Amino acid sequence: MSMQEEILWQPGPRELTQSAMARYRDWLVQEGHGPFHDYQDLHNWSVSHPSAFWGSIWRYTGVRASRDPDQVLDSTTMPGARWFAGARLNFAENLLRHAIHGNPSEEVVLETSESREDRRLDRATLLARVASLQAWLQEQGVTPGDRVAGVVGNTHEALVGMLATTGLGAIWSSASPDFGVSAIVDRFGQIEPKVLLLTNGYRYNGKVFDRTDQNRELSRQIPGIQRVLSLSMLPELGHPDDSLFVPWETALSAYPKATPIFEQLPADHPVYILYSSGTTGVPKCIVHGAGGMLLNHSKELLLHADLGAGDTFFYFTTTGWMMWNWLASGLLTGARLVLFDGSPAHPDLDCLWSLISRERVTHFGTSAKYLGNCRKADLEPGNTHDLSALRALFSTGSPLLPEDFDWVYHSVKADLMLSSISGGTDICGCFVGGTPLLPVRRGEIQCRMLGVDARAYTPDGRDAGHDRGELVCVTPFPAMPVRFWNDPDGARYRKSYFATYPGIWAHGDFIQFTPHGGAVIYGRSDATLNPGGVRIGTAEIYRQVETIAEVADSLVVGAPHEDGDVEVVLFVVMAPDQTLTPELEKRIRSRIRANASPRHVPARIHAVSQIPYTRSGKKVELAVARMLQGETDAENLGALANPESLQEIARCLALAGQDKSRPARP
Ligand SMILES: CC(=O)CC(=O)O
Repeated sequence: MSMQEEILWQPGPRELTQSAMARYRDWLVQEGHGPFHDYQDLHNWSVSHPSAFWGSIWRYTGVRASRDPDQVLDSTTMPGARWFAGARLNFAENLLRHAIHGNPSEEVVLETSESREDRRLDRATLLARVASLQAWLQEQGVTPGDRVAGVVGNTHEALVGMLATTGLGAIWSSASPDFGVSAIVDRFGQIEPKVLLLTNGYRYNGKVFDRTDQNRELSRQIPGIQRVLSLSMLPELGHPDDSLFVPWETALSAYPKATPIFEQLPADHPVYILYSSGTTGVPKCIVHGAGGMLLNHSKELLLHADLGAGDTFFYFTTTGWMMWNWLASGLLTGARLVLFDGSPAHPDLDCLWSLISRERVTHFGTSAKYLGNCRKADLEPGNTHDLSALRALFSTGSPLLPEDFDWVYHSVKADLMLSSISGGTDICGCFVGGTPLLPVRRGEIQCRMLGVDARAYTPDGRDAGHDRGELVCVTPFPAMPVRFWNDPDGARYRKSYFATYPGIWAHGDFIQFTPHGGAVIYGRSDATLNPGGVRIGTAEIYRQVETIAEVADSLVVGAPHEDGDVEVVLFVVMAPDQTLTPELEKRIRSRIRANASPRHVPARIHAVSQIPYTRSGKKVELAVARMLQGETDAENLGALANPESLQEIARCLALAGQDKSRPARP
């Protein structure tokens, strides 16, 4: 495939001289670094002087700490490099710095939800709610290192929950309420939260979802819970009549005069637990540290996104995606946040653009899939809405198609920094993304992020230069996880990132860096499913399918769909004397939808006589995924115990390709 080069947007004088990144570059020069002729120069300096670079971010962004670090970085060895040793700080205190020191009556959060009327919070109210919740959490015995988990929509309570938790030095973890009981138990069951924040229900796409039965089930199945904080998003559903459940209002109203608490802790003290896709069992629990999140998000949001005081930041995300954590970090910059809880297509696909217009959003983020849907629906938001405040648009989840770059510049706004960004849960941030200092080229991510020494590597560990290769990072940066939960010797951590190339972080994306410093991502390099931008582990689907009596075995892969997204394809081996009937297909789908999530539901289900296995007894997803992409993998074939199974799958896919009656995507 040829590399796209067409320039769609050029930074103007404001971006080149007045953007936060331009001002930071000029400040560095005053500090004696540089000179920097262009972004590439700045990036080269940032990765060849990691201590100087990250130390400069600490100072330039004004990190609040009761004790500064003795050392920025103790070694460049991965894994094991330690950042900001000796520092004492608090994550939430840094996020709330504008609330603490700024105008208390300035609006800081607008929450808009399908389930209830809009809520607006000024800085003083946000701070007061955080303090009240902290007092209640302390009463429940929550102390530094404890976990507080939320199954909540993207409402202000999730934000307050996270800030209160991390302010106390406890660890926050969240999931979206559309996840089924077992998907949540797979995650929170491992981290044993002391307090669980649950919503009693929600409205999505005009429909009511009652969560009260699931909530009782969660409180029974997740070990370690001392209290459930129950959120009445739909008052008519009430709260369970159970002393374990405490209504949100009751908890907060018990402490109207509390003052916020910001425990001073080391920089690598954990603040978040996020979850990997779980291809080889239950999801991995990825632990992120305060200093890493703070410094990296400050760099990404202040400098790369050019977000600041006076701006309004709206990322369309659920609480189960790391982009929620990214959105929350927008507070660091002094920007106002827009929290959206509901369907982006209710009452119609225009609703997010109406919100952007109404709230004068300056920075809007979404998934590539959403932009693609708007293009396919022939929306012209730039003509139908006042988008004059909008300056930046972010896209992630899957690669943004060149046609969608065109659509944004044609149908949204011609003068806009369109940042296609990519990184993920593992770093709760980005390897590659946008910058106000470079042009936007069609189909390309603008740049490697500052301080991130990302390269493409060949399978034998050489730098692939401008060829496609494995996305790697060759020097440490602070957003790498501090550890995995329940991984005392770090074996799972090392296996996840350092097994491919010793001492080098391998991310699992297939990437190409362009000669002018941009990047194109071709998808995951392993078999993880990613429909709708939500990363899904195949094991989550096996767990549902293989407990259905009629199914003997199964294999699931992600297949590229013509719209640039991924669709889930399921192969099943039927139990003796069973056939795959339409009724059974329906049952499989509804089980997956109920117990995992709507995003896990397969678009296609095929019956086959055997599933490919490696000689060591592992299902071979990768070879099938590659086949679906029109590639064959001789190495994998050689490792198969039953290679003939792949031929059967190929025949079955060829037949399915001729069958125009296959069901629509869920
Ligand atoms: C920044 C990202 O990479 C987000 C994602 O796709 O998960």
